[in-house]
Amino acid sequence: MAEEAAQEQRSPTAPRPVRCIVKLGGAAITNKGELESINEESLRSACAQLRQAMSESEGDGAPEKVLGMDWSKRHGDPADPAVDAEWIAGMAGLGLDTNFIVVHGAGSFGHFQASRSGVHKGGLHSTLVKAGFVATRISVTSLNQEIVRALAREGIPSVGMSPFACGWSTSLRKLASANASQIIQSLHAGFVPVLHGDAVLDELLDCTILSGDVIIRHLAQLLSPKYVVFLTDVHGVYDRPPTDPNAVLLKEIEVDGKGSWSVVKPALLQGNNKGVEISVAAHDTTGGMETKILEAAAIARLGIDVYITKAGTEHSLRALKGDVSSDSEDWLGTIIRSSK
Ligand SMILES: Nc1ncnc2c1ncn2[C@@H]1O[C@H](COP(=O)(O)OP(=O)(O)OP(=O)(O)O)[C@@H](O)[C@H]1O
Ligand SMILES: C=C(C)CCOP(=O)(O)O
Repeated sequence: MAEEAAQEQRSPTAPRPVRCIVKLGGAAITNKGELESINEESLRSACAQLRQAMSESEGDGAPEKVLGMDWSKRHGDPADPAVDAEWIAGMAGLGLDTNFIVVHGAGSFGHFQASRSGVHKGGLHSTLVKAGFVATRISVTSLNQEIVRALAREGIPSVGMSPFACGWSTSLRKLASANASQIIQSLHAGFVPVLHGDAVLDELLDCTILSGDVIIRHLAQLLSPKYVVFLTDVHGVYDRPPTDPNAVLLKEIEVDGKGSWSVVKPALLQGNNKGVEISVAAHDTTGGMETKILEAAAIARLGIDVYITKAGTEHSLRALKGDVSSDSEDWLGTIIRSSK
């Protein structure tokens, strides 16, 4: 159903292909073990790398003056923010290729409220689920605002967009209605849309949780980005949970026309399609790494390369710039690509 909707929306008026859709994984930008706690350093570095990836100038190494766009007063700030209006008026442009979409996960925001109340299982007649739906949305939208602010401080013209508020809904947890016209218009206008995993209405279950990973697959089907990047807290997909000291990083995975995948690199696991061993945190309501691999394989099947890597590393910067290929021996991460 969602695929049909995607076909319908791929109109001739659609803008030039998006360069990159990036997931800022909740495991990377929040402290997963601590309720509603942002990993400030990781978020700052992800936003700085996004700016670098968008930058149109190679730069001479000297730090460029960034046009900060968070002009609101923050708690504890002694004065109103200073805005150098004259300097801004004199700027020729932002000097950024803003043709990116950012989607972030919930991490230590949202998952706790959703799992405590069972929002992912549906049943809005229950007062607990109804309250949990509200609490989940308060939590993820507050994270969304912090991420939009962090991007704005890097001079990225970001605008927050909630799937629920854009009217997105599911049917038995699969996307049923996901109109992207507001996202497309915002891209057209030079903004960077910032979406997030959200609590949404479901035609059959009443409500559920829509993962950022699923949102990314839908947007990739619709907008055919050049590449898709998942940034998380581990270097990529391993053959077993990376907490196991014997875990091996799967550097390249190939997806065939039917959507089946097999390992290409490392050679010792070549041809392995038995699946990877995955552990998912008890409070995770959207399937963790398992969902990510499924959605990434569906994107790769479309002929779009997917890079999964660790946020805040030289490897994440290369992924965001699209500077990765099957020959990149020194790149640490997982490439998921079509076998065709
Ligand atoms: N086989 C595996 N390979 C890689 N990571 C795995 C594997 N099994 C379990 N994991 C765990 O998956 C986690 C990353 O998936 P997760 O869905 O939490 O990431 P995220 O997208 O950053 O977070 P969120 O879903 O909150 O946005 C890692 O912390 C890792 O420990
Ligand atoms: C509201 C929630 C919990 C969104 C979950 O999104 P994800 O972390 O991308 O799976």
